[in-house]
Amino acid sequence: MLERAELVRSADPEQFNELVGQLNASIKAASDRQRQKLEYLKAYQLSFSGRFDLGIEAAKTLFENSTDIETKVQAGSLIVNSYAATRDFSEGLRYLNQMIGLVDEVGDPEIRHHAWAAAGSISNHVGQYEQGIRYADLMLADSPSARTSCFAGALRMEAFYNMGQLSGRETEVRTIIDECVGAGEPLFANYVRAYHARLMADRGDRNGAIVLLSQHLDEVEATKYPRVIGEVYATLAEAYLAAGDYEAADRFARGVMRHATAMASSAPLVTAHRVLYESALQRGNNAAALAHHINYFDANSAYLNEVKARALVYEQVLGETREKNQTIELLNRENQVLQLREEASALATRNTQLAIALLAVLLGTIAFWAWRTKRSQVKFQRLAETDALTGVSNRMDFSRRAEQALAYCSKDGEEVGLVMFDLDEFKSINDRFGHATGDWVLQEVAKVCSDICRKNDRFGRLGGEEFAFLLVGCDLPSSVALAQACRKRIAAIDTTSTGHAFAVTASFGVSGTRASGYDFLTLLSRADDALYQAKHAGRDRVRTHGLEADTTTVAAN
Ligand SMILES: Nc1nc2c(ncn2[C@@H]2O[C@H](COP(=O)(O)OP(=O)(O)OP(=O)(O)O)[C@@H](O)[C@H]2O)c(=O)[nH]1
Repeated sequence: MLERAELVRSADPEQFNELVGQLNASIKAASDRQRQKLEYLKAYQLSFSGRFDLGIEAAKTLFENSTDIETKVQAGSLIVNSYAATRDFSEGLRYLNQMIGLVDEVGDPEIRHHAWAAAGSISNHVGQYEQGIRYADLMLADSPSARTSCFAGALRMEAFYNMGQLSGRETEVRTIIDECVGAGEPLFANYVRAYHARLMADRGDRNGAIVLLSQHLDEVEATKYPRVIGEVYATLAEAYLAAGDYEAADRFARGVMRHATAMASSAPLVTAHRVLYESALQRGNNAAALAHHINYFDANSAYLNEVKARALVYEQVLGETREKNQTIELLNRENQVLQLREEASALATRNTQLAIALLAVLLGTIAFWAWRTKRSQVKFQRLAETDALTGVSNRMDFSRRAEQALAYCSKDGEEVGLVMFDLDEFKSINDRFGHATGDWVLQEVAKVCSDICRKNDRFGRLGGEEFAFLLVGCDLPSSVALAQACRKRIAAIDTTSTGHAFAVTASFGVSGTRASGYDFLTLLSRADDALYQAKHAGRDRVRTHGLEADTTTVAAN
């Protein structure tokens, strides 16, 4: 029913009213969208029946509140048309500006075309003919129905006529008339027919023009639409005047004036006064000619003022729109600036975070490399200090540590002993059982001797098969006792795990700080002397240096 009502709304007002009545009765069953459609049709009904103020009010409510874009655009189009009909062009243009941006979102082509038709019509009304043509062309490029082609064609012709560019378009004019007739739109067919008649008269075919319009005069009058009647009558009046039929010219001119209230400040009214004036003048009725000329002058001034006023209205609304758009643009820019600022601050935060992360990575890398370097240093230092075969201090490390300990003990006179020993006949072990067995012996010796060391004692391999102890806090007898203990442990080494059974012995030389002082090299050299004596005395024994030698010598076993 809604669709049917929409279809017949302009062509069959009676059926339309009936359908709206029925729809009103069944409103309870309607969906939201259907309700809005019905509201639109009721607004249309009000405007169509001449109650424009009520129609506009209802359409405005719908335009503001409708959630359905199609109904919104339909309501907008109705507002624009109604304001144009009541000659409130400024309000019409304001609503056009609000509505026209929504048209592209409308799916139904009929509704789109209706909106563009309203836009084209009001554009022509305010003298913006190029815009009128543009809207008409949008309709023609959008697969128009015959009815839409008729509307669009009429808009184009109206614009071209008013721009003085109608000549040469006779074929197009004929086609449009045919389209309007075919679409069952006598009003528009006759409106364009008036332009056709003008074109014919312009090229000298006044009779043709008169015949064309006269043939359809009943049809024109049946439309009851003053604008069309005015155009047709004015064209006929002009044609009859040019043809010298003053009576007929006067008749049609007066016919225009019968509709004067609906035609105020219009081109047909100006034409009508001019025809009456010229007709009177041609017939020598100067008094009447003067009276008509005054009327003609007034009508022309009023018309020109109206044209100017409409152009001003357009400029004013255009200015308002620009201002509004500029404000919107300004707000958009401000928004953009705010957005950019936010982005910049987010970027700065991200940069800071990145910098912190980078720094952390850098510090981590530095720490890692520092740790690795330190570890390598420690490793190299240990390697540099350790004898690779036995794992005890090497000569260099032993000497350094011994010197440190001696320097420390020398301060408070604490006694220190130095025990040096050398394996006996070691060459013969190597020779008899091989170098690997010799190495094994060196490792075993280092192990048994390390085991008897106290916490502060130092033990090291001086080189080859030569080892030494530095005994902090040990006088000479204590040092000799440790040497003896060590000698016994060496002699007790069980070599059978090497596959050979042989004896391992060592000869010991002992020196002490009480007799030799705290100089390491002196102590070492004196222990070495004692060791030499031990070797000389038959090996596997302990000897002390110097005077103490006889008292502390302990024989082997
Ligand atoms: N297997 C092994 N042999 C070594 C090592 N360092 C030195 N030697 C050997 O130790 C032997 C030392 O021999 P000598 O200096 O003649 O002394 P010796 O045979 O112990 O005789 P005396 O000291 O007089 O009892 C040499 O044959 C060296 O080659 C080592 O690290 N491993």
